Amino acid sequence: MSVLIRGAAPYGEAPADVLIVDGVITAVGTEAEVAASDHTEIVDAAGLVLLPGLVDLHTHLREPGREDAETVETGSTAAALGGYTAVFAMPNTDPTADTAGVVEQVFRLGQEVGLVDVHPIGAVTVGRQGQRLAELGAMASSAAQVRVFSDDGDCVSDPLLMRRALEYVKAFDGVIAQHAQEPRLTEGAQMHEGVVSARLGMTGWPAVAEEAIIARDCLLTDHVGSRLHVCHLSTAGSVEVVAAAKRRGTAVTAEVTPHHLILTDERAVGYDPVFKVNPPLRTETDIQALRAALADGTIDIVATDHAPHASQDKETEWDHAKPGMLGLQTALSVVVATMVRTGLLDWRGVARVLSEKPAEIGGLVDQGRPIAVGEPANLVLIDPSATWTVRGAELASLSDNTPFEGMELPGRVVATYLRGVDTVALATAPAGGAA
Ligand SMILES: NC(=O)N[C@@H](CC(=O)O)C(=O)O
Ligand SMILES: [Zn+2]
Ligand SMILES: [Zn+2]
Repeated sequence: MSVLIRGAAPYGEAPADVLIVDGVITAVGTEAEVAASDHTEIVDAAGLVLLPGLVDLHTHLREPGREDAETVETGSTAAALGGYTAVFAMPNTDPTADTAGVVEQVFRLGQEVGLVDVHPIGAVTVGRQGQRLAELGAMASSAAQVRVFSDDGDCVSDPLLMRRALEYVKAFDGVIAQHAQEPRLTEGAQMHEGVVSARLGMTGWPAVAEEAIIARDCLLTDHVGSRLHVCHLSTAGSVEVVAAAKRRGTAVTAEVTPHHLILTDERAVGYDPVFKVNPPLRTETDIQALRAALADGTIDIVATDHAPHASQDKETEWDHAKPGMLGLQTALSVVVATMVRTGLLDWRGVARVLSEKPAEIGGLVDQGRPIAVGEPANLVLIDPSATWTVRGAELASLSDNTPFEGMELPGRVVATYLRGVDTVALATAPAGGAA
């Protein structure tokens, strides 16, 4: 099986043909055309940008337990359409992914669907209850080979448990991905604590509740010589804390979500719970700090925190609605709008924050690789000049809680290649078709 991608621009640079044979890049440049055979499928990609397939370090797939909100299959479809070739699935499922058995189940479901590599994240504590460490070692040595652990949805707030977890994962070069939220400072919190929450009379979620946990965890990470990843970093103050830790040499990495790069707490004014999320949407000052930090590398990656919710959990009054928003099919376009169109990142930078770095943090050796001979053909083909209008009902997710409804966004995914197979074509083929 061979595919010749003709005339695409790797990393948005000089156009070059790329030949894929049996899932591996076998030629790049002028030799690609020569090496193609009569049976090679030709893809005319003039004007398109070619990047390594995107890798999402923070996805909620909701299976097992909430298959009415998302399944591994529907989430994988959304991922493929969004340009992703690998996603890391958060463990806040029912049952919790806190044993080898559950992470293997999710891993196998991902393989059966086959649209994207699904790497389960293991819970740090049993049932994400924050009481006892889960069986991290068993999950690491399971078929799912878990390297990322998180109680996401909740913070590992007990400093002793956090210390033990950081120590434990050193044995297999794992990482703790922390949902940084001091619980006592956010009791009953509904939105960002600031002028808008004061105006609306809603209980605030102060920036310090995030920044204090990040500071503590960076110090703990230093103390035990381990590795920390900060989930959905959302404030200007958090950027300063991470920057200081990195200057000291702490092994900390951080992610920002697309929605925190573009939406502010002003969205809460209409009380539409589609804008309710954890951590909450912050201020314009925070947005500018997050963009600058992503551009200069203080923030390492963009991760979606794709959080589908069924309508009965989301379309209710604000206080009772679950926090979270869809992200997989809009992430690339939001990054193009906020980082590329603004001149803050070039396409090399996009490859770094959406593919190379997340693969590295998650310990993947076959994703986020260079577009070069001998590398696995995990790639995404993007039309940089196309725009599209977001319609929740048209997204592949089972839920439709997109905060970008009706928004026109730049950049469209044309094809996603998972080991040489176009998963966009597979995902959009009529049932019983190409698959
Ligand atoms: N981000 C959210 O608001 N919600 C996430 C949990 C989380 O990421 O903390 C979810 O699972 O719905
Ligand atoms: Zn979280
Ligand atoms: Zn999350």
